[in-house]
Amino acid sequence: MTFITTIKTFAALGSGVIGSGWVARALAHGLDVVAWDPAPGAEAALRKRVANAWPALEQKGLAAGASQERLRFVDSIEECVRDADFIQESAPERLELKLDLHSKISAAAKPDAIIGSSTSGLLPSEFYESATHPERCVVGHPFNPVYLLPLVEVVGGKNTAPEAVQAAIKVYESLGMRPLHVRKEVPGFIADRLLEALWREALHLVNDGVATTGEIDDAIRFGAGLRWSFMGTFLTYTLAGGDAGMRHFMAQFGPALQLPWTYLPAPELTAKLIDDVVDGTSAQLGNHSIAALERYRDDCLLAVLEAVKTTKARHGMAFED
Ligand SMILES: NC(=O)C1=CN([C@@H]2O[C@H](COP(=O)(O)OP(=O)(O)OC[C@H]3O[C@@H](n4cnc5c(N)ncnc54)[C@H](O)[C@@H]3O)[C@@H](O)[C@H]2O)C=CC1
Ligand SMILES: C[N+](C)(C)CC(=O)CC(=O)[O-]
Repeated sequence: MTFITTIKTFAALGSGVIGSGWVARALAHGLDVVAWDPAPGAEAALRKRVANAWPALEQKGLAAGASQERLRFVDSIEECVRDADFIQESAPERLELKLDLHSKISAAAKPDAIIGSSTSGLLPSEFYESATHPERCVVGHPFNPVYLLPLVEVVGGKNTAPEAVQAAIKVYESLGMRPLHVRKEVPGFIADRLLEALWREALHLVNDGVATTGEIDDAIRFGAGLRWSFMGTFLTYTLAGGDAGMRHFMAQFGPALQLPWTYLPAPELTAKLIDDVVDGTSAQLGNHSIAALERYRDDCLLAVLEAVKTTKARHGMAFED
């Protein structure tokens, strides 16, 4: 089975936070992009988001021919996907909606064009159930902001051909990403399963009055958050075991896993908890607009990415290592 891996035209269905991030990334890589989104005013909102991302993409470096003008917004699913070499769906996270959308997308797309879904955790075997040529359908789960963060989790469903997973990986690499093949189809995949555990505990801490949202964010950004950009939890904890490494770390800190430090069930989202979280994050936002904070985030990310890249090079490593 062969699938298209050299792409010229990228189709984006759904152009909210994530869809617009894909559009910006694809445009910055010099592709033609066709987008569709059923919401009124979606085209203007998409162009505004892409324009807000563009300074960061210029700083990172645009591919030859890259231009925001190569974005065409169309009126139908069929027109969006008909001539596309690669298709990325970023519609709302609802199983029924994705099922219906993918039956239409796949019926109109070229049979050898890979279809990726940005879903955060729905199962591809379920929402590609009525797809035409389901063997080319995968999950390509990105991270916000999609135009800067390299990680994309690639997950196949029960009908996905192994060659399609490899083809999707090739395409995502051509877009400057770092694909991670998730070996088993599980809800939440790898990264969101980890992020969800952190999020759940953070909500418990607010609910129990232990900390404000700002204090919890401080606990992340001045500590583990700094080291996570270049070293994951397993290697970090190996170093925390000293010269004796992970075996000593397990002996010393393993027993704490049995202590009731964490809660498995999520807290009930009461009106008070929602208010506390919204009020806390409003205080953190202060007078800054979301767009201004997005530019601040992008600037910080570019600096971190560059620092990690040059430091790894000094240690004989490639960025992808
Ligand atoms: N926001 C995030 O942090 C992340 C979200 N995702 C995933 O990306 C997908 C999209 O999420 P967001 O961009 O955050 O949502 P969003 O709400 O920002 O955007 C969704 C867009 O889909 C459009 N839409 C509504 N019905 C549609 C339909 N039938 N077909 C196509 N588009 C339709 C909406 O008009 C909206 O513009 C979801 O599957 C989500 O799980 C993945 C990674 C991170
Ligand atoms: C909150 N979320 C589950 C939609 C987050 C993601 O899927 C990835 C991210 O960007 O954190």
